[in-house]
Amino acid sequence: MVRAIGAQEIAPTRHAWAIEATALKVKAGRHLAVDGLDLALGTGVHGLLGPNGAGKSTLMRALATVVRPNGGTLRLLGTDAARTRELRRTRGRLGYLPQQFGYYPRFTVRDYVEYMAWLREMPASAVPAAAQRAIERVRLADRADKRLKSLSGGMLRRAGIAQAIVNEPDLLLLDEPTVGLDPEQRVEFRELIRELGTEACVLVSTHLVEDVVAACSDVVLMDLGKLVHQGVPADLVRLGENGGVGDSPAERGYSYLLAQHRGGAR
Ligand SMILES: Nc1ncnc2c1ncn2[C@@H]1O[C@H](COP(=O)(O)OP(=O)(O)OP(=O)(O)O)[C@@H](O)[C@H]1O
Repeated sequence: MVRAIGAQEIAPTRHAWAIEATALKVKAGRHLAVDGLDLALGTGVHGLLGPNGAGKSTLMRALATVVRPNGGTLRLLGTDAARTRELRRTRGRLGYLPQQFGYYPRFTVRDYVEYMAWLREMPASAVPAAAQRAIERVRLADRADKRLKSLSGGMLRRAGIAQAIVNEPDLLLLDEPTVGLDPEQRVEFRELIRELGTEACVLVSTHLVEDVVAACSDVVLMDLGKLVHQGVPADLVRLGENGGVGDSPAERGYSYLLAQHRGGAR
């Protein structure tokens, strides 16, 4: 029997930008947490920095298609995020670790990762091997059959990262993934995202400027719902020579940029 090939199956998978936002507005409750953001990101590891309340998690939720934008345009992996018919395909190609992620405590790590693969509509025959590979990549193979409720905070976050990468996404969104990881695990995590960033667009929200300097090809700095700066980590180090507070040149560069932005915004 001859099977008809759908347009989606032959649609191009390469596009100029994985994320393309123009004048993007996103509400959190009644608050306009992302307020006219322009951003274009391609393959690589992008560190999303900003103080508490800058709008990072709200932006992540919109990029993960969990909330709809309230204004502007948003294209994800070459498709318009406002087009409901295309959302399903986009969702199958993205991975998302929310800041606070829900899980069934009685699930094992393997159950959880396989369940999330199933939710992303991966072919059933591919799920067990994909889950095993994701679990190995986050170094949880020895805990794969332990229940989530028995894991430490750092292990739980690694299980969260495993579910986010199980479908080998083209767009990977990680909201504060290093919270709870010990220094050794953070170094391993940086290696993992550098590897993932060679083929995918990885956006990592963090408060740790040092993580961004060590692992990211690009820095995106947000404040009050707006883009303050986009550049390479070396920019932060260089700008730190101008002043700012912090223990390292990059931290000083980060606080210098924020102070400049806030001074200009007044
Ligand atoms: N459900 C909500 N209702 C009203 N305001 C909200 C809601 N969720 C978030 N906000 C507000 O929106 C703004 C952006 O919040 P968001 O969580 O996106 O920031 P963030 O940069 O991720 O902060 P953090 O670094 O603390 O996680 C904040 O001022 C926050 O108080």
